[in-house]
Amino acid sequence: MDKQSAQERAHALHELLNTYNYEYYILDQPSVSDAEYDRLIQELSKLEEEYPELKTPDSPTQRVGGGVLESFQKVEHRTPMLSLGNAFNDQDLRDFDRRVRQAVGGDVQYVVELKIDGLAVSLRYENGLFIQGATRGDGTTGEDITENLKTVRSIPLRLKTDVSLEARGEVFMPKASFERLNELRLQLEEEPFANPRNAAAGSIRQLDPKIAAKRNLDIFVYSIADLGGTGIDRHSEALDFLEKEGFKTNKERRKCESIDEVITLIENLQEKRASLPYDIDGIVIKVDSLAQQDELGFTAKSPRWAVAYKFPAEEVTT
Ligand SMILES: NC(=O)c1cnc(N)c2cc(Br)sc12
Repeated sequence: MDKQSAQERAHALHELLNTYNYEYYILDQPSVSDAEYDRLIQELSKLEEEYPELKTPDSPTQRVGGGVLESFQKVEHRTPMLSLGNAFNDQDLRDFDRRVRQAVGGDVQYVVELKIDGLAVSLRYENGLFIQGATRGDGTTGEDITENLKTVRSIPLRLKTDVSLEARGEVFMPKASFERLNELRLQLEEEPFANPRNAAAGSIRQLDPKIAAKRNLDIFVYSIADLGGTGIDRHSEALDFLEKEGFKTNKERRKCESIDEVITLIENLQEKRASLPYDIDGIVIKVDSLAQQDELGFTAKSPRWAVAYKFPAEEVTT
């Protein structure tokens, strides 16, 4: 095949493979078999062997790329990755709501989301290309785990448009993957992980991306670190924007017109908890209006415009 045809075919394969990856890992609605996907990956790999300039960073063949690292580089977060204040009961939620309404002096809408029990990461994209991912660390300084995050199939290597942004999300290990991993570890007489969160943390901080790639990690993206210039003025719009750009967001999100609606919704979500294919440790409630979020601002370590309702610790049956 001549170079021009190879470039055209490689471009077509990028598009096809990215679409199939999106359908499988983000929509959970694959349109081709694994065998067909693998055949196309092999075809692209052969083209990249023949014409190395075709092996671009966002090529689907580059998900499990890097060698074994000695250690992780430090990354300074441009916007601090904060933690959330906690609420443990309805009264705490009503106190939160009263403080919010006193500060903004008007109607407040909330967005209610599941609090995923994984580990928080930041994902930086330049002109649509995934260029760096990092752990939360202490909120100001995290660790560069880009190579490991590239192995998470639900993290797009290229967005739908050439936008530059920093997204935040929670990497997690689905319950079924956690059970399978621990069965394997027991067979190999290795220490099993205590829970999916520890398994995800231990997997995403592997120095060898080939090990991380086998751990079937997943992600829900839930915010954009800096919304400047996007024209977005509500958190709910930011989530829709992230979804349109190709990120995996959690569909169990609802807008509520009052704290009473929030409390009712939390009761319903708590009943769903056991049937979810991933662990959650609470519910996140955020003021939807970004203008009101700006009015409310932050305490030393948490936003005043959000709270995490924590589920009571589950009784461990001994
Ligand atoms: N949807 C969300 O905002 C969300 C979900 N799950 C989490 N573990 C966290 C943590 C922070 Br901080 S926000 C958030």
